[in-house]
Amino acid sequence: MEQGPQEGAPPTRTDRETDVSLWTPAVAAPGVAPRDAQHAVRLHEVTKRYGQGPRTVVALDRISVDLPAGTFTAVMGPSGSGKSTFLHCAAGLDRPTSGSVMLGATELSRMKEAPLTRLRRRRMGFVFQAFNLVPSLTVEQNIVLPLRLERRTPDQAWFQQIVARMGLSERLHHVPAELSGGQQQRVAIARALVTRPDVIFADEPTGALDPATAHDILVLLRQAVTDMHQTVVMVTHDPVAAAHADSVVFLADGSIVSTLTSPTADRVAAIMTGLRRAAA
Ligand SMILES: Nc1ncnc2c1ncn2[C@@H]1O[C@H](COP(=O)(O)OP(=O)(O)OP(=O)(O)O)[C@@H](O)[C@H]1O
Repeated sequence: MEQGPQEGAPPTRTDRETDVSLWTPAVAAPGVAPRDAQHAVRLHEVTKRYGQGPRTVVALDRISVDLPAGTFTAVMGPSGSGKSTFLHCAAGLDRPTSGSVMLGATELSRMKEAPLTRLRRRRMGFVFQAFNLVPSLTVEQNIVLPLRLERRTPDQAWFQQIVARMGLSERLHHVPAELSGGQQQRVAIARALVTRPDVIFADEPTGALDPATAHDILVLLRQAVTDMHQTVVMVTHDPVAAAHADSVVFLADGSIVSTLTSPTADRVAAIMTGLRRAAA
């Protein structure tokens, strides 16, 4: 039976909340998960410490999780629980103190900076709250920028498909300042998709948008997964946003304390309330 979090206590993981086919192997019972499950990203025993001695902060504490290819995962947790650190370590933007991070079969945690930068450009897409577009470039130039930096030529059919999906066909020659926030975020999603990355990391992608525009952006991210077979990992504070994902990973004090599959905003909000009470 599905259980909500206990009053005043952190939620415990239930069989229903944790889909063992999705969370392998260290989160689910060993041996239960299918061995050949395709993961886009795999973190194994990832610890991230900041500082030294008595001032050490353990931002991630031996996190192990698989993020399956072709799925949409939301990462939630109270402020300071380690969400950004998780995203940065998973994306190779920050190095774990120990443990391993795999992008498909590629181990990131020991790669040198230059190849890691190239790998991020080729195999990852990023969507940020602040859009992070280049103001002097047109929409079209912004979208193809990750390819241009690699001296690669855009696949025209894929480019046209993305542009049409994002509703940007009439805006290709505008610059970001001529677009609404929602349109700018559509450009950022198109830019993230243009390389057909292994995974798109989204950090509060709707944080700067009104609810209706946020909904449109979340639908587009959902469609990128469902229709375009992409993989999305999204940090969010918003239970409504998290409800667009296939699964939610909940962090508290640098640990995964719960996971929820087929989330609803109400269930996510209830778990978050329990986590905040526990942290207070
Ligand atoms: N560069 C840093 N130096 C020292 N401590 C850090 C650093 N970055 C993060 N931390 C600490 O690590 C912990 C996790 O931080 P993180 O930013 O990952 O949390 P978060 O869940 O993303 O928080 P928020 O929701 O407030 O953005 C916090 O205690 C934070 O203070």
